This record gives sequence, structure tokens and C-alpha cells, in this order.
Amino acid sequence: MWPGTWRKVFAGLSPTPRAALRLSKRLYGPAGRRDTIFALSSGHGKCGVAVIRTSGPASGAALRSLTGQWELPPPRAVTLRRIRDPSSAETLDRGLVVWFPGPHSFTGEDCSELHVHGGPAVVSGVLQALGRLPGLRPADSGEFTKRAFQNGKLGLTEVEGLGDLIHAETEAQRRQALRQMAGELGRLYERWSEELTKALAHMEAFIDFSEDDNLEEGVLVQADAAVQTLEEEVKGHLQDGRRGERLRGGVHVVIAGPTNAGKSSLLNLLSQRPVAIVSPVAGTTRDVVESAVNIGGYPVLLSDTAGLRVTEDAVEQEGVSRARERLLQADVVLAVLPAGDFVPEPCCIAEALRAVLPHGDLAWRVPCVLVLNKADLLEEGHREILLGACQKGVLPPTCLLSCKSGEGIDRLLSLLRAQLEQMCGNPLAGSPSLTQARHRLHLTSCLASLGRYHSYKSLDLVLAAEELRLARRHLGKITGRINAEEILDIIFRDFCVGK
Ligand SMILES: Nc1nc2c(ncn2[C@@H]2O[C@H](COP(=O)(O)OP(=O)(O)OP(=O)(O)O)[C@@H](O)[C@H]2O)c(=O)[nH]1
Ligand SMILES: [K+]
Ligand SMILES: [Mg+2]
Repeated sequence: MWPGTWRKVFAGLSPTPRAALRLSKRLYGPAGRRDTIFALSSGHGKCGVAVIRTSGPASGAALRSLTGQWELPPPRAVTLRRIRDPSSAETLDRGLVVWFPGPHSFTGEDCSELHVHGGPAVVSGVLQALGRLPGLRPADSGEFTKRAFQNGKLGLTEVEGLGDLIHAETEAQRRQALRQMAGELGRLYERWSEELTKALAHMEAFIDFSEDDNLEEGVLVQADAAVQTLEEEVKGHLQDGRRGERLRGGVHVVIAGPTNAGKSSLLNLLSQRPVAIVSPVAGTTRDVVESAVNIGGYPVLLSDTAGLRVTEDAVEQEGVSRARERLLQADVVLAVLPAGDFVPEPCCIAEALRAVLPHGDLAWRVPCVLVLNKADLLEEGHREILLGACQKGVLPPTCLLSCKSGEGIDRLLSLLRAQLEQMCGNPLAGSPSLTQARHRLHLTSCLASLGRYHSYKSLDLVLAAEELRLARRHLGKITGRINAEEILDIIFRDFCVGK
């Protein structure tokens, strides 16, 4: 049997304001307690099933109001219920409901989920009904995740991993995000933080008690050794060629070469759609044309650029200077040359490649793949001459390609994949990579503090200990153990509503 007040609410009778306030306090807790938030957690637009989530102390009451049943479903079990508008008792849908009493929920608070039919009218009907319940309000972007963090359910690096998982577009990105979300990166930083704490404790003990004889001699040496080991580890972690960040943000591959080599044709071939204009007119491409593609599970941002040549045309000159600029930002260069230019005399390939690469340097720090395009136009026997020439000497990995017939595309893809693998690493192997510029910033500051610790340690132990404390603070900012609202806002801003 329901309590009398409940029966009144369910009968659609509105209680007096005073009684309503009392009722609301009984059901939803006293004012000043945390709001209960709700949002559509699945994607927007028409879909088969939409998931609406609530989190906060009034979640249970909201579920009771919407299902019209006093009895809450068993925890974490999916139950079919009629979902109704509490004020009019009108049926909005029949759907699945799940009750997650805190602390065993995503946010750590009482949570509920309503799985309803994904039509816009059903979804807006349920959202409006929720909005009319006392103590409930629509969630802000990332608020569910923020509450999970504040209730200790997730560390900051895990939160970032979750955000990356939501945005992951390729398999390698997904693997890296899952690993970070599972807490591996966070645990690494926490271990470092603990080691610093230990070293700091030893130093402080020495500072405070070294007058007494009962302190071991080796305490300071031990702390110093621990700091040095840590320093090496942090340095190694930072010198990872930005693999985690590259995998997260995409590898920048720049297509460059002389006019009419087939650069735009190659962009279109790799993108599998006509992204850029292709024409027999030399100097067709002027702006940098970008296209995001997935190559072997790695995210790649391809840039097609203006053909490199000396020209009187002011617009084309601007195109060429943009191409040069983009080349300087490349992670990998795809240099495209027309194969026919180098037969039967293949001697000047290196010369032509130098004209493409920055500073005319074949040993430039950025990896390069050489594409000899329009292989379909080669005469019999010329392929062998070219391939033979490319295997010798200073040239980067080379492939003969025809954008027209598709010949050679498999070899090009495998050359590219090899470069990407080397650059991004295997996200499942080895120690986890740092994935954000934010991590790099704090780790660099941490190293700087450790460096100052070394300068101070023989002069002033108190100052040296202070630097260890600062180093630990920098690590803490990565995992969120130091409560800094500004870092939180930066991270949660990237989340969408309902996450
Ligand atoms: N036969 C043959 N023609 C090709 C091939 N690739 C491109 N072409 C042709 O070569 C011409 C130039 O191709 P684009 O892709 O516009 O060359 P581009 O390097 O982007 O040229 P610009 O933007 O002007 O520097 C077009 O007519 C293409 O159809 C190929 O593999 N074989
Ligand atoms: K062209
Ligand atoms: Mg072009």
C-alpha cells in the first residue's frame, strides 16, 4: 500500500503549496542538497532506442513518479515498465528501466536509466516530465562524468580516457582510450607520486631528527637514489616521440610534389571520395585541402597542397608558400613525382625529391614515402629500371603507383602503415603513453623541479625538499589528486551533455 501522500500525487491531485514543499522534502531531501540531474545520454535524432539518465538523490523518487509504482525495480536489473507523465498520468511509452542505487553506479550517486523508443516526441515528453519534478534539472555538459570524478569513481586520466573513447574513430584510438580509461596511465603517475612522497618523508625525517643519533645514516642517500630513478623514468616517458598524442589527435600526412604529379588524385584515392579538384591544368590546387582517413586503424589527417613550382601568378605563389608551410608541420611526407620524368634515365629522382623536401634535405627529420605516380603510362621494361634505381642509395621507401588504375596502392598502404605503426606504437604494448599536451606540460614542470632539487640538495635541504613537494604537486595535477577547478573545467568542457 502506498502512503497517502503518494496516492494523492498519483491520482493527479495537486497538494497545497505547503504540503507540496513538505512532500518534496520527504521525497527529494532537504533544500541545499545536491540537485538531481537528467539528460538524454544516447545520440540526438530519431533512433530505435533512446537512453535517458538521471543522477542524484531524487533519482529513486523520479523513477517512482514516472513508472507510477512505489516499488523500485531490483538494483541493476532491466525491468519493463509503463512510463507516464506524473502530472497527467498519460502514458508516454512502455520502456525498460534500470535502477542503480549509489554508491554502485557510474556517478556514485543514486542513478536511473530509462530506455524508451527513440522518437523525438517520446524523448521530449519524458524529458519534460522529468523537468517538472521537484529537485530535478537538466544536466550540464559532462556533468555525469564530473560527479563520477568528484565522488572518487574516476581519476582525471580515466576521465580523459572516457572522453577519448567517446570520440575514438579508429581501432588504435579505441585501444589507447580503453587502456587509459582502465586507469593504467593514472596508476603509473600515482606510483611516481607515492615514490616522491616516500623520498620526501625520508628527507623531512632527516631534517627534523638528524641531530638525534637514532636516525640511520643512509636515509638521505636512499631518498636521493629514489629521486634519480624517478627522474630517469619520467624522462623516458616524455621521450616517446609524442606517440600517444599523435594517436589521439591523428598523424599529419602531407602530400607534396610538383604540379600535375597527381597529388590531388592521390588524396581522392586515399579518401575514397572526390575531395579535391583534379584537372590536367598545372596549378589546379591552391589552398591546402584536408581529409581525415583511417589507415590500418590509425587516424590520419591528409593534406593535399599546391604543386611546387616557380610562378608569376600571385595566387599560386600564395598556394606554394602555404604548401611549404604545411610541409614543415608534417609528421610524414608523401612526396609525389611523375614516374615518366625519370625514364629511361632515372638519375635525377633524388634531385627532384630534394626540390620537394624542406631545406632540400633528403635526411630531413620527418619520415617520407616517395610515390612515383602515373605508372600506367610507363613503357614495358621501364618499371624495372625505376624500381632498380630506387632500391639503391639515399631514397626513402618508394612505390610505383597509378592513381588511374589503382596499381601499387597496396604497397603504398603498407609503407604508410609501417610508418604509422612506428610513429604511434602499439597502444596495447609497453607502458601506457601520455596522450595529452596537458600531461606533457605537468611532467616537464615536474622534471624541472627535480632538476632544482639536485642543485639545492648539497646547499639547503629545506629548499631541496620544497622542490620535491612541487614536483609531486605537478604529478598530482595530472591525476587530479590536487583539486584544481580550472583543470577540471578544461577537461569536462569537451564532454557532451548526458556523459
Ligand atoms: N594516366 C594517369 N593520369 C593521372 C594519374 N594520376 C593523375 N593523373 C592525371 O594527371 C592530371 C593531374 O592530376 P592532379 O591530381 O590534378 O595533379 P596535382 O598534382 O594535384 O596537380 P596540381 O594541383 O595542379 O599541382 C589529371 O589530368 C589526372 O587525371 C595516373 O596515375 N595516371
Ligand atoms: K592539376
Ligand atoms: Mg592538385
